[in-house]
Amino acid sequence: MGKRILVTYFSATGTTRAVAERLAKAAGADIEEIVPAEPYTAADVDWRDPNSRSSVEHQHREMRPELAHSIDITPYDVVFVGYPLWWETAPRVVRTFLESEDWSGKTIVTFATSGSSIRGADGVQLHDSAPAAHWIAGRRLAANVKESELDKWVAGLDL
Ligand SMILES: Cc1cc2nc3c(=O)[nH]c(=O)nc-3n(C[C@H](O)[C@H](O)[C@H](O)COP(=O)(O)O)c2cc1C
Repeated sequence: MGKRILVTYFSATGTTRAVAERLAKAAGADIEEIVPAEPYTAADVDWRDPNSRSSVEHQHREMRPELAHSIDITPYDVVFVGYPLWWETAPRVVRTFLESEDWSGKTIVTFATSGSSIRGADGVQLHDSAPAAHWIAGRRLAANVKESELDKWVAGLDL
């Protein structure tokens, strides 16, 4: 029997959302958005402003922005977790999600979009937020990645 796959993603400005939608099609997966209780405004994601919300969250590793709703991962074997790279790591709200769930018996594969960075896309930095999961190293995906390339990637993961 095939694995039951869920694609989850956080996206502040839509790039990761568009990639996640293509990935879900390629993987034959369901899709769920990681939605922060308080949405990120343009001012919140101003990385040039050291006092912006994203900058402050980055400076404080322990911050865990609340979720608008939980995501039920129990029916799934494999969960893709997608996010934009913020300073070469995942936004803190992704950790809120990871730390809210029971990952025993589940496989996590990350994917990330970015301006150009690759570091942080493999998900290694996040392992401590879901130590019970079986982690497969993820990758950066270009904003315009084609479904055929995603097909190949998913097939190569040997899930
Ligand atoms: C706060 C912040 C920090 C970022 N840091 C990086 C970075 O370190 N490297 C990079 O290549 N892009 C960086 N970016 C660009 C985003 O990763 C990129 O625009 C991403 O595709 C946005 O995804 P989204 O539209 O799903 O939110 C940053 C963007 C923001 C808002």
